[in-house]
Amino acid sequence: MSDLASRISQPAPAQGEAQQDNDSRLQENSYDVEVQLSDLQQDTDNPLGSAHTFEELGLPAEVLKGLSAMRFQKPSKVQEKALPLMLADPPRNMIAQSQSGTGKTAAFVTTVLSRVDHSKPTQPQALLLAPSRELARQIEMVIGHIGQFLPNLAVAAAIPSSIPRDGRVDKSIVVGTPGTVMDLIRRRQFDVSQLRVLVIDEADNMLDQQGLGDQCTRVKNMLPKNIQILLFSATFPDKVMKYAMTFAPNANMIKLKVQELTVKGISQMYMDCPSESDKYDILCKLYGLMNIGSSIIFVKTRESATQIQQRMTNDGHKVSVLHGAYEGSARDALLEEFRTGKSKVLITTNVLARGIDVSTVSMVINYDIPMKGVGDSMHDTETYLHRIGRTGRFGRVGVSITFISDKKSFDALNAIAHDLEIDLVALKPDDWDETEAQVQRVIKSSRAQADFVPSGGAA
Ligand SMILES: Nc1ncnc2c1ncn2[C@@H]1O[C@H](COP(=O)(O)OP(=O)(O)OP(=O)(O)O)[C@@H](O)[C@H]1O
Repeated sequence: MSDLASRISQPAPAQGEAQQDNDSRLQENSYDVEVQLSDLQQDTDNPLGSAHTFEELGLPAEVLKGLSAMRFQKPSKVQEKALPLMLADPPRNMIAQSQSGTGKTAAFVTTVLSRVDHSKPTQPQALLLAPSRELARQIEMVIGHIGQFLPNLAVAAAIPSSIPRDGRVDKSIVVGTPGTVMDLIRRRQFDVSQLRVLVIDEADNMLDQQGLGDQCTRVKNMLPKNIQILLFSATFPDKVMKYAMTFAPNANMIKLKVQELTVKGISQMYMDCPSESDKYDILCKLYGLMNIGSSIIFVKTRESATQIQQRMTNDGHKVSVLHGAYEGSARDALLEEFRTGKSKVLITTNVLARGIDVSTVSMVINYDIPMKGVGDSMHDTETYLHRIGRTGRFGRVGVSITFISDKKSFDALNAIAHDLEIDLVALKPDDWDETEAQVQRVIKSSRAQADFVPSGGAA
């Protein structure tokens, strides 16, 4: 496994830890530097930084009040760049890429709230699509927060079982998943004739022809032709970007370079497990560290998520599990428990890989490395990036640990590291003291920072 090992060795300092030069890296002691959000936001090269204020962006007074109530002091880079383009008249399409946890949701929610005519609260005017019910619900929540001062704010969720078969979608803003939205339009429960904005979050996933692309295209074909289309994601692989450009013609674009894709605050580590069966024991050993903040463990299948949760519970650990086999309201309740800290360790599948914003998450474990394609033959760099992006939200720091246990998983992680042009830190399963120290060094600095970061938002 020398190739991967050659890309790594020393723990990379996370935001909030002292940046050290090569010589000082040899020193044993490390110390934490408190990095405040306001410092990060002064730096216009940082994804969280900007040269402007929300006031300068010409937003409605009620929306400004909502942003201020959330304690958003300054726009992030994607907000600063995208908002003026999205709010300009005549409306133009937008394709915007920005790292995980950098405020894309607030950017498109602010646009929607500014574009809708709130004197017609029962007439659907904006449609926002997301790949999972959890993400749709979260976006609905963010609309509620930022729009709290709008007198006629009206939002409906169009997710499975939210609208009865004889009911109507009669709210000005609709957030949903593509399958349910398509059914509602077809059954004439949802009048789309006056829609003026379509937002697609996680757009690369939503437009991918192997996945939800077909449904999203069908939905779009049923909407008014002159609708403004806004596509957002942290990742846009070339193939999907080509399709995105035909889906949202003549769009303004904000794109990232490969070197900009990863969030600096996330320390990416990997654990070379002796065998597949050793992964479980190593996971249990990590349990103490998982409880310092909150943690998400990603596995490949629903079945293994449930099995691992049951085994850990039998072994005396408190762990919850959430995946697509659960009924909708149970999923809502499980995620709410995780958001509020009632449960701190959550095992899940890719259903929560994208978009979910829980600021307390300090550790993400890839128990199974993300793969895609027929027979899981290809490494999945995009899903890796979205999964690890559940930590390190808006300037916080966090740790991701990817388990490898055989040649296939080793090769996959190596390919991901090459795609992203990153080095990963090796954790040793046989030197537990060192492993704990390495992880704690980061997580503790994350806790030290937490007081300095506004807690507003969905989490
Ligand atoms: N200008 C701001 N100032 C302070 N906090 C902000 C600002 N904008 C957004 N946030 C907070 O940052 C967190 C991450 O934002 P958000 O969920 O929109 O990220 P994202 O870019 O959509 O991430 P992902 O790619 O994972 O979907 C949220 O908790 C949000 O409330």
